[in-house]
Order: sequence, then C-alpha cells, then structure tokens
Amino acid sequence: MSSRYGICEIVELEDEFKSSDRVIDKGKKPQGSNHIVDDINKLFEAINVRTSYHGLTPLSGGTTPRRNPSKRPMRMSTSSSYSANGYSEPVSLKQALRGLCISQASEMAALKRLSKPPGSPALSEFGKIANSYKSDNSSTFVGQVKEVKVLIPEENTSMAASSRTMPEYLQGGPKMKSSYNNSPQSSVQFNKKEKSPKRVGTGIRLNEILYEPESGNVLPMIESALHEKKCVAYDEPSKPVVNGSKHKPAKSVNKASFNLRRKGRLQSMPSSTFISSNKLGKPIKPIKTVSRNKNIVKKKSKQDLPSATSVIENVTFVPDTCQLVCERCHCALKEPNLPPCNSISTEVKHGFSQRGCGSNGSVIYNNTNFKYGDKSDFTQSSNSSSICEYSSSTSISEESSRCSIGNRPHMSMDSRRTAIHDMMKRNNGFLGLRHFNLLKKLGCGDIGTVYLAELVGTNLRYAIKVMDNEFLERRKKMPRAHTEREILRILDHPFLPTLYAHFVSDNLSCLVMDYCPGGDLHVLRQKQPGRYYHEQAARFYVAEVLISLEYLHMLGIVYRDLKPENILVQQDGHIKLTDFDLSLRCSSNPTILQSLSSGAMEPPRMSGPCAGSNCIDPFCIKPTCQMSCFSPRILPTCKGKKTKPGPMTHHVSLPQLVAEPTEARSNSFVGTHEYLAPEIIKGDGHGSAVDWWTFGIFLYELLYGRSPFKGTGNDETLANVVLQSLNFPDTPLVSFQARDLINGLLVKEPENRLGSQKGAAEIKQHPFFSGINWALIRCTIPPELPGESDIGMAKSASMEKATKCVDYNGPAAGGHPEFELF
Ligand SMILES: Nc1ncnc2c1ncn2[C@@H]1O[C@H](COP(=O)(O)OP(=O)(O)OP(=O)(O)O)[C@@H](O)[C@H]1O
Repeated sequence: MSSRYGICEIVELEDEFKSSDRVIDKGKKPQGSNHIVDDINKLFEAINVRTSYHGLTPLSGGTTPRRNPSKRPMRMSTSSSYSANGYSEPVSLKQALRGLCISQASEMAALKRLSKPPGSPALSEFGKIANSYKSDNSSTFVGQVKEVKVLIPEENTSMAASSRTMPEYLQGGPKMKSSYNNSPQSSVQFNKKEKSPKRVGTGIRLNEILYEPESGNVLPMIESALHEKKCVAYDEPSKPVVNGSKHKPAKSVNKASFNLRRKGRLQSMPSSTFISSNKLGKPIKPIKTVSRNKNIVKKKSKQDLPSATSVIENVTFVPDTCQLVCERCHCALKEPNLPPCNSISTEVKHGFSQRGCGSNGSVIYNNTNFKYGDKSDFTQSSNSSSICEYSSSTSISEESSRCSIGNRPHMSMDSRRTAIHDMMKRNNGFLGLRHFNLLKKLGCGDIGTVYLAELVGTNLRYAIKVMDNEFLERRKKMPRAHTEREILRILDHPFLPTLYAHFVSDNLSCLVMDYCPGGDLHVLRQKQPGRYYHEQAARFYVAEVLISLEYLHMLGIVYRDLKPENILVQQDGHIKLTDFDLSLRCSSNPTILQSLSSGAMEPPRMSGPCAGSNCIDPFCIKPTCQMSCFSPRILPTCKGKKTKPGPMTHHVSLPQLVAEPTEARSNSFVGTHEYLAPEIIKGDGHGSAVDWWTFGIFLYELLYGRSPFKGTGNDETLANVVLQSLNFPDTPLVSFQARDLINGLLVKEPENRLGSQKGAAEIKQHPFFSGINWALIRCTIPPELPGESDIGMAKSASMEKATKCVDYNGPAAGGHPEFELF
C-alpha cells in the first residue's frame, strides 16, 4: 500500500523532469573531471541508496527514466518497472538535492501513513468511492463490470484535481445531475449511498448510473424514475441546458413514468404508478385522481396533499389570533407586550418571534436569530438568513442598488421596490419576516404558502411566498423552489411577477413579490356568465399571456405549466403569469429573421380606421382592425421547412425576432393533465413547443369553458390528448379565426405546431390577433372583471393609465411615446 503511494508521489513529482525521457544506464560512470563532481557523486550514491530502498525512480541531470505510458496518477502501478531503472550519469547538484528531498519527503509520508490508525482515511473521498465501487463491482457486477473502473479520472493526480472532476453531488452539490454523456469516462454520476449496483434490463443499474453494455454508454438516472434519467440533464434548475442536444437515450429509458401533482400537475415518478407504456395505443394504467383546480376540489391523499401547515411545517399562521404556531411543539410563537418593532427583542425559541399585532390585526414577526442572536447565530445568519436578492452581501450598498436598477429598468420607478430598499437600508441591509405584517393567507401551493403582507410602516402590500426548506429537502422539492427563485430573479416584465426580495428566516425561504388582488383566471372564469369568457376578453388575456411566454422563451425558459390557475390578475386588470417551479431552463438563441422581399408578399390591407401603418391607437384590438400598428411582413421559410398549410398567418416584411428555444429538449413528465402536450405524454422529449400546445388549450378553455380533451378521469384525459382529434362545440359561438388559431396550436406533432418554428412571432401574426397593438398592449383597457369591487379600482386605474398613454402619444406631446416598451 505504502509503496503504491510512494509511486504515486514520485509519479507526480516526476513530472517536473519529464522534459527528458532518456533512460539512464545505471552502470555508467559520471562524466566530467571536476573535483566537485566526486563530491557530488558521493552524494548521488547516498541518494541512490535511499531511492532504491523505496523503490523510487531515480533522477539524473536533465534525464529521467522513461515513464511507462500506462502509468497514471491514482492508479495502482508496479514499482518494478521503475526500480529496475538505475542511473549512473551525473546530475546537477540542484537536481541531486531535489532528489534527496523527494526521497526524504516520501519517507516521511510513508511514516505518516504507517503511524495512522487502521481504518483512518488514506484516500481522498473520491478514491474511497472509487475503491468501494471497485470492490462492489467484483462481487456484484458481471459482464462489463470492469468498465466501470474507467470512471476514475485518470489525469488527475491531486485530490483537488479529483475533486474538480468528481460528480457535483459528491462534492455536496445538488442531487439532480446535469451531465449526460455518452462516454463512460466522463461525468458519470455516482451515488455515495448505494454501493450495490444491480442489473436493470439491458443495463447495469447503479442507482443513478445506467451502464448500457450494448452501446458502452453510461447514463445518469434517478433511482425511482427510469423515465427521468435521460432528462435530468435538462432539468437541473440552476444550470442552462445545452441547446439542440440530440441525446439518444438508452433502450430501457423509454418508460413513461410520472407523478400526480397537486392541482393535477404531474411530476416524474416510478412508471408503475401511472402508465405502463408511452407507446401510442397501449393501455394506460389507472392513475390517482386529482382535481386540476386546487381552489375548488382538493382530493388528495394525506401524503400527496400537504396542507398549509405541512408545507411550512414548523410554522402555522392562525388568522384569528394573528399568530404563528410552531407545529413541532404547538407553542404560539408570540411574545406579549412586545416592544416596538424597531427595538431589540429577546430571542425566543426557534429564533422566530411574533412581535405583536398590527392595527388591522396583522402580525409582525421577528427572526431574532440573524439580528439579535448570539454571535455565532449572527455570523451564520448574516450569510444565510437575510439575503437580499439585490446583492450577495448582507448589506445593501449603493453599488448593488444601482446594479439592481440597471438590471431591471421596469422596476426603477416602483414604489414597492423603493420601500423595500429603504427598509433594508434602515436595517443594515437586512430584511426578514419581521418587517412585514402578514395580513392573510392567499393560497397554498405545492412548495409553499403565499401570504398577503404589508411592509411595516407603509401601506404597500406584497405577496410573500413562504417555503419551509426542511420540508422541501425532505420531499426533494428543493430543486423546484430553486428553479422558481432563479427564474423570478431574472424577470423584469409587467406581465410577470417582480421579485422584490428573497430572504431566509429560520429556515423559511421567503419570496417577496407583487400582490395580485384580482384572483386567477380560473376562478374568474367561474364567475363569467356561462362560465366562459367572451371572445374579446379571451383575446386580451391570451395576447398578454403570449407576450409573457415570448419573453420567457427569450430568456431560455420553457414555462410548461400554462393554465388559467396560474394567471393572476393585477390591480389594473392586466395579467401576471406566475408559478415557475416546473419551468425548464435552457439556452435560447434569439435571432433576427430578415424578410425575403417586401412588396410582393405584402398582405392585403384591410380597410378600416387602423389600416394605416402609422396607427398608434393603443386600444386597437378590435377584430375589424385587421392590421397591427407595426406592419407585419412575410418571413422566409425556416431551415428549408415548408410552411405548413393550416392556420391563417399574416405575412410580414419587417425583420422579425425569433427568440424561442425551439431546440431545447426535456423528458420530464411535468404539467397538468388536461394541458399536457402529446409529446410529453408519449415521452418523446419536448421543447418550447409545449408552451404553444398549452396556449391552445388555454384559449380553448377560456372560450368554451372547458378544456378540449378532458375525460372522465386523468388517464382518459391523457389518452384523449394523444389519440382524440380536436372538436369544437356548437356553443358558445366562437369566431373562425379563434378556432383556426386553436387548430394550429393543437397539432399533435410538435414540429407542425404553430409557433414551433418561429415562436410567438408566428402566433402573433394570426388573424385572431389582428389589430392588437402588441407594443402598447399594457395601455389597453382590460376586460371588466366580475365583482369589480374586489379588484378595487382596476378599471379606473387602467382607464387612467390608458388616458395617460393617449395623452403622451398625442401630437401635443411631441409624438414621442413615453411608454416602457418591452
Ligand atoms: N402574487 C400573488 N398575489 C396574489 N395571490 C397569489 C400570488 N401568488 C400566489 N397567490 C395565490 O397563492 C396560491 C398559491 O400560490 P403558489 O404559487 O404557492 O402555488 P401554486 O400556484 O399552487 O404553485 P406551486 O404549487 O407550484 O407552488 C395561488 O393559487 C394564488 O391564488
């Protein structure tokens, strides 16, 4: 063992001399007549004795024994090949001394190792794991077992180097893996815990490795979800995904398996729990029944449907008493007669104290850990417990402030953002739950609970999503929370949520976002006469959703969970698309497409008030107004593909931005039954086109009051999605344009689906959207909401805004619109 290490050390050090590869003849006498040489030679002899003793490679001036090319650091080698090589040629004094030092160092290292108690770690963690696999392989693996050994990186000699090439989660990284390589030598995922790999089908299963003997591929996989293993590479939340990768999965990969989710959303799960095959026409196993609508029906097993209290496991909000109650010991996290918020309170159990009720029955909570705890608490918390999104540091600096404004131009005038900033400044950069009065619970999702909150000392309201990190860890939902947070951090769009701050209080992760008082489109639809939206209203909502999706795609985000429940209505009646925990992050490559020619392909212009290309009427969303304010022109055919017949599209001549990550691919089974695209159900791999499928279902549901493929159960729904052709009911009456658009979107083959080639730009040109002023859509008057009083002054606010817009655009204003375009 020690000699092996000796060799390893020498091999490393030997590299310093590897410029020469002459083999030294041990029998030769040193050349030269200098009397110093004799002294040196004596020294050499001494060195030689030492190095021979340890079986080490001797050194010589400017020469070195030829290293066996098969020898690599971290591998066992036979010392004989080295020790057999002696030397007799002279070396420089420097080299001789260095050689002496080397041998002494190796001696010391050997002694040190021998002095260690048995069982003490002598290998790096990577080495240990590699060894354990090696030993396991010998007992468990058959056939290609030896191949697994090549997973040990050969080029790295030091522990640091090993660590660099180790799978991420061997270094404490997240569990979901991002590497997907065809080579068994590269980035293969080990699972530390499971050391007894088993055969699965044609492959050898290593819990998270699938070795495929036929192809020689080693594939990462998830223990319980074969279906997932070819897609984990694309779904890791924090890492962009390689665009356009065309990975070929292992044969045994192709098993559809997914999980039912709250609200009927799906997530990967063992195949046996849901579907027996992803092949078309094969029987589908029964699945758990879950209602899509979390607000109306909540049929779920206890385990699957965590209550608000289980989502935030340690803490429950009790509205009557304005208390947070600890779930572990049922104590009320409340201190009576607390001093004012800005004074120091004593630290209470769990580091989480209620500071008293606000004027409106609200409560103010303290996370005393990070602020008032002892030094160690403070130190730890200053790094983790109160982290603002604006900066990685705990204190807010002018620089980070400027940076934030620079990155989010739409937020620069936002009073909520300013107020948060001011609050942080006053609190040395800290922000915590104690700075908010929690007013009521708005809803409970799969990974957290959302509260309406008011910033202390202001009348500004926010929605705070509170997630229990412990719960997320235990339920393996941390990646989803991470995905959502990371996406929220980069959004800067009026129809998408603004993340004002993110902080962690007592292991509760809190996202501070803008509050949408209008409810969601699903609930609002129930309040519509006939439970469906009038076409004009539907057009408004889908147009805003389309813009949101386009923006997300530009950022390389495939949303994947479009449905009315996830579309909230803001105070001014415009939408906010929320809920990004199932989104897929990938790379996108926005491209400007030039027109082939203008004139010849100019679309026929319709007569009417908006026919002119210089129309700036922000309200021109009337179907009679056929032309957009920014004249559309024709696009060249993409990548030689034929423009498919089917949905009507306007031809445009202006250069066009195509920003869709059309090449992105994922195999996750995520979404909501009624909204799942066929390619997701079939496990064929999916990309941004799934968002256009869900967009079609969404429009259908708004117009008809139900989704097109809904069956009596979820399994029937899924079968319908894949097999059933699209039908339109006779009532309500829906325009041809709308039906044509839906027809184009609900094409089962994603490559033929409207939007699959040029993304949102393609869809925007559909006659259903004719007359919409896309750039100024924020200034259009939103549809009237049922029970407008709930929404406050939504309509008047929008009217006011719209009037402003018109004023700004009027000739008197110099013709320069002052809108924030997006
Ligand atoms: N910004 C907001 N303003 C108003 N209500 C909100 C806001 N965000 C969320 N809600 C409400 O809180 C509920 C829970 O939201 P949340 O996003 O946590 O759950 P979800 O939509 O079920 O998503 P997930 O399960 O993926 O977490 C929503 O259904 C919505 O009604």
